[in-house]
Amino acid sequence: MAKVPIKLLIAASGTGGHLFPAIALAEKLPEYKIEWLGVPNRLETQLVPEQYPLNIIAVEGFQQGLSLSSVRILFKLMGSILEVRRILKQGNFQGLFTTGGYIAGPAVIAARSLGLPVVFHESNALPGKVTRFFGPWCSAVAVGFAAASKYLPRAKTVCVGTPVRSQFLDTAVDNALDLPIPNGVPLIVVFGGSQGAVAVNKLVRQSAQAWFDAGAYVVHLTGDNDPDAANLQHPQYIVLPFYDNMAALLRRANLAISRSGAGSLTELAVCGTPAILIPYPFAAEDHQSYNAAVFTDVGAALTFKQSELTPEILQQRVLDLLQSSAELAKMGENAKAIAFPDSADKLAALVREIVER
Ligand SMILES: CC(=O)N[C@H]1[C@@H](OP(=O)(O)OP(=O)(O)OC[C@H]2O[C@@H](n3ccc(=O)[nH]c3=O)[C@H](O)[C@@H]2O)O[C@H](CO)[C@@H](O)[C@@H]1O
Repeated sequence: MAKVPIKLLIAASGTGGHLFPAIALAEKLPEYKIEWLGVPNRLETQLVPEQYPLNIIAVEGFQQGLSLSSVRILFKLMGSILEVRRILKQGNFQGLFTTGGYIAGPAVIAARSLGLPVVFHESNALPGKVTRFFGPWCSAVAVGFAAASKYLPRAKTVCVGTPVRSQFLDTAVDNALDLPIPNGVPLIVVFGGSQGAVAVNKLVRQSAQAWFDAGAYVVHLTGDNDPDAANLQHPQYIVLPFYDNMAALLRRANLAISRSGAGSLTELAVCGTPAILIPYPFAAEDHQSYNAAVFTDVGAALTFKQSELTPEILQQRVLDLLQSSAELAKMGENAKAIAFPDSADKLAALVREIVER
């Protein structure tokens, strides 16, 4: 008789940083029957592959302080928990995997209240509040950076790195770089997480002329919220709101200028791409600075606070780095040394161990 496949619900929602690791995990569990849990109008509606049916529920995050609106949110939260319990029960799911964020709260409560095993993946060096709160209730919390474990003293943590999309593990995809960049020219890639970073975009536009004069090309991924994205034009400048073939692009890049979201850093490490990091100053509890510190501490990147970074400083630091291929090579090696290219396999093994226990 054919074996009945194990059913796993994946609660991953909102940003590329939450979705890509979960998609990479799902790809490593081909024998499982996987469904997704998401919220309306977020990236999951575009990014989650069709083979994973998407269950949509309404969830909101808590604002600071208690107000009428937080009472309303509390009622909504209870509604979401009941909704996830119904999905888990009706679908006969055997376990839950989540990458955190708003959706994780109701998902973890619902699964644990039904006695189901839960694997949580936290990609940031400073775990989010949801992870710190719910981590101890989960069967295991897989962390992307070893530094995260010390903030989760009551949880069962395992360091597995953060899974990257399969394109990052397949060198044949270098052919996928479909941008007009001549061989041999220095290439700077600028990106600001999955949504783009308007403040970084502005700094880069103000600094780039000197890099063009030095012969460099710039690929600038601006996100689609930058009203000035079309303001700079130059033959050595390629501007796009979003680009899919990130593995090919980061492998070709001599230097990246980036926010320090966990997903971006993980990919920079896997590709061995040296970077200038500008943590997003408004990220929850400044967690991007903790991520960036992991890279600066091992000499894989230079980090600048956005509030202290002027176009002049950025322009000069990039020129200095472009002139020192030895320093760039060393930074790239240091980045590679902290990469976990087999993270998705390790996470899949952990999920199998826990769900099939
Ligand atoms: C603003 C904010 O709070 N962001 C958080 C969000 O990340 P957010 O999704 O913003 O950023 P991440 O760095 O984690 O991931 C960005 C992803 O988007 C991809 N990409 C980007 C641009 C592009 O053109 N094409 C493309 O594919 C990158 O390759 C990367 O895989 O969740 C992460 C994981 O919890 C956190 O570490 C980040 O701090």
